Amino acid sequence: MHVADIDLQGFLEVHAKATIEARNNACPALAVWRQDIGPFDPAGLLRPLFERSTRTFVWVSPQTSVMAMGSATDFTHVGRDRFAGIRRGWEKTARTAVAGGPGARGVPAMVGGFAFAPRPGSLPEALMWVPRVLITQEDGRATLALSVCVDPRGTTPDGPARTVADATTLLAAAGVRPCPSPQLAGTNLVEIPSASEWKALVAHTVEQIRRGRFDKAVLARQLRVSSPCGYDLASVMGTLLDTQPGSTAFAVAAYGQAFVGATPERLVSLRGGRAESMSLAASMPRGATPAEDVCLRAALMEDDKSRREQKIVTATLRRAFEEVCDTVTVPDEPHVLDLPNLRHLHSRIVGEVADPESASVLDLVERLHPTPAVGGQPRRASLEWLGEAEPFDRGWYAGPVGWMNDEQEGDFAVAIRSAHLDEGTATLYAGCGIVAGSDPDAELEETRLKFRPMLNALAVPLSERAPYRRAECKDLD
Ligand SMILES: C=C(O[C@@H]1C=C(C(=O)O)C=C[C@H]1O)C(=O)O
Repeated sequence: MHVADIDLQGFLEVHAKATIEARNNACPALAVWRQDIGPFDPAGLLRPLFERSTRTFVWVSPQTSVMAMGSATDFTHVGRDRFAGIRRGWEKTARTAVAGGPGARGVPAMVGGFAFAPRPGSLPEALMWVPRVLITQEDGRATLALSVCVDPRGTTPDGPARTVADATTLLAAAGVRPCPSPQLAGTNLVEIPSASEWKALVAHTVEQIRRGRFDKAVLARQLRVSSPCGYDLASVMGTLLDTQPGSTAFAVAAYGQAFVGATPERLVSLRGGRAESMSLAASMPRGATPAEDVCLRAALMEDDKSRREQKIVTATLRRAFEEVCDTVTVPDEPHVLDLPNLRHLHSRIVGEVADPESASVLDLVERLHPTPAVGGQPRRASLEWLGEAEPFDRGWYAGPVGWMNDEQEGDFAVAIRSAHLDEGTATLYAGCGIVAGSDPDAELEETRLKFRPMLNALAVPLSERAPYRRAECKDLD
């Protein structure tokens, strides 16, 4: 799950296929490997390029940058039909070329030029070539193409390993990462359920509440994002630490996958016989201006639906604490917990466990999970509904993540604002508590707001859409 290097293995496989092609046709065959790379500054590549190669090509237009090193195969042609001659040569080569890799198709492949007149000079009158290392950038997407020409006798002067080594040094010298933070267009983002399905599901859930099936259910959505090169866990976590102060950042990397996040929610801690949990529920965005922020804060505190939503969580936690604690302290009024991009109602729940000697934080975890902040109320009916309604398995999302010591004490967080990373796919999760009066449009916006910090950590470009606004605070200043 680290930043992958250039995929030599993939290139070698393509090379092996090209070798068979060359032997079968008794003529050279081109092996081409393409993969995406991080965005680059063409100016920064100039020096490493010219210092490392005597055959180079540079072409930087406002739309496209093409930077190339070495030649896998040259095309030259003498005489008046030089353009057609080069074209024939290229067509023949392209027919037997074997290309592979996850990089973009249709990127530049051959570079070069022609003399003014079809006459021999110090440079050939026609010279085009397929570079060994070709770096292009177009429409915000940067690609690396590596080419090797395979001889029918099976000898390859510039083999894949050398080409990969050259490209690696070149990119490193220019500070370009072989595997980028994802260069994503909107089409790479898939919401499950889709926006319209989600709104229908929220409405359907409100209907179940109206019929008395349960009082609250916390419905979740997925957002799947893909990156051709996987994710750099260190930078994902680094960004979460930077941008989500006050939350608990976590990463569980095992079995070739990772589950990461930054959650504001503590499930339970047990230290020195004192158990602590929090009732966290109801959401409101941060304001775009200080005045709007103050207004939204007050709107959250005064919102009847939000208060009901949070009360359900508080009451359940209090009951669970009372079963194992001598004293339980819960404030009369909730506080507002401000996060960088949204805020919630929050109450701290503290209890002194009745039997500290035999108490275990895992016993508390078992009693509390899932709280109505991520499941619902009543527990069984709401979880049954989630099982029917959510079109995916939650995996570790909203589960307990934490640690404990040899005295059975420890701390567990509720793993929300999280994502599961597997190879090149990140699956993000966001949930919303649905109660009587929940509005499908507002719940949709809320999930999108909750996805944002993780999208940002995954370096997915965020569209500059304004966060959702509450009507009562819209017209301030
Ligand atoms: C379920 C999530 O968050 C929970 C649900 C909230 C809500 O319904 O407003 C608020 C805070 C969290 O307890 C999530 O972020 O995925």
